[in-house]
Amino acid sequence: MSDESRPSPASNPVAAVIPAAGRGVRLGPGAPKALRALNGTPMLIHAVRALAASRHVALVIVVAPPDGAAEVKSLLDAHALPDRTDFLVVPGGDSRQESVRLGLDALPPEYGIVLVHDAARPLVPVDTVDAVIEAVRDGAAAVVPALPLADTVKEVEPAAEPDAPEPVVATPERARLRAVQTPQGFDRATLVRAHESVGDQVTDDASMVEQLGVTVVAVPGHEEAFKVTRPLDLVLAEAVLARRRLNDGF
Ligand SMILES: Nc1ccn([C@@H]2O[C@H](COP(=O)(O)OP(=O)(O)OP(=O)(O)O)[C@@H](O)[C@H]2O)c(=O)n1
Ligand SMILES: C[C@](O)(CO)[C@H](O)COP(=O)(O)O
Repeated sequence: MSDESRPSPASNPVAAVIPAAGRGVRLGPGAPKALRALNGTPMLIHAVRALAASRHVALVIVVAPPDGAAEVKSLLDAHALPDRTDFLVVPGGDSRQESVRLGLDALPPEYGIVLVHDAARPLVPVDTVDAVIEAVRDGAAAVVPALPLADTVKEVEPAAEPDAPEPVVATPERARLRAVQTPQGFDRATLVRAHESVGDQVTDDASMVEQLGVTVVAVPGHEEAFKVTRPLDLVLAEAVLARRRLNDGF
């Protein structure tokens, strides 16, 4: 990166940690999920490009499968990425939260704002990334992109056997519920404190911050920021990419 195009520290540069060390068990057999192709390009590269598309993001730290850091470095070298962004690769851990922590450990001191973004959400639009950054820069300690739900949600008493009927115990008021996406954005010190003091039995970083008693705010998410989790999600992701190509006139 040239010195002229590097965002200055005074502009409060933003780093993104991309946990990409998961196996993708729910996607079925094959390579680690982040390395599987979407329209011929690894999902991880789509995710890295999505974050680096923001002019505010000066550094992307990719947390690779534990034995896959060299392969991920080669992939980053082999694909076109913006010059203004720096890239680091570190090996990940056994859980998502451990992988995020390993990414945070590699963060240079000058970054005061951190985004954490799933490699499994490869198609997040740059406007969503920027909305999260803006809310952190405006003073929020933790920000999540979120969408209203289309389904009614029931709380059940989980059955001991798979597929056994489960008693419904409650129906939360849907209008107050949100489905939460990534990137989640944080004041760095708050996120580090959360990772130092809250256990790993959570499914996202914002809930660790909530456990500190710190307020987390939600901004509008985007339907294209969905998580590739099951095989049908791959079909949807390819369809979104095809629609983008048509709209771009390719
Ligand atoms: N040990 C782990 C587990 C998950 N992740 C990352 O966390 C994100 C969200 O996790 P998820 O979608 O659950 O991915 P997997 O753990 O790979 O999926 P599965 O639970 O189906 O195996 C993914 O980008 C995944 O690569 C990670 O970095 N390290
Ligand atoms: C972080 C997350 O994407 C927010 O919705 C989600 O909690 C990750 O869950 P997963 O089971 O690790 O995919």
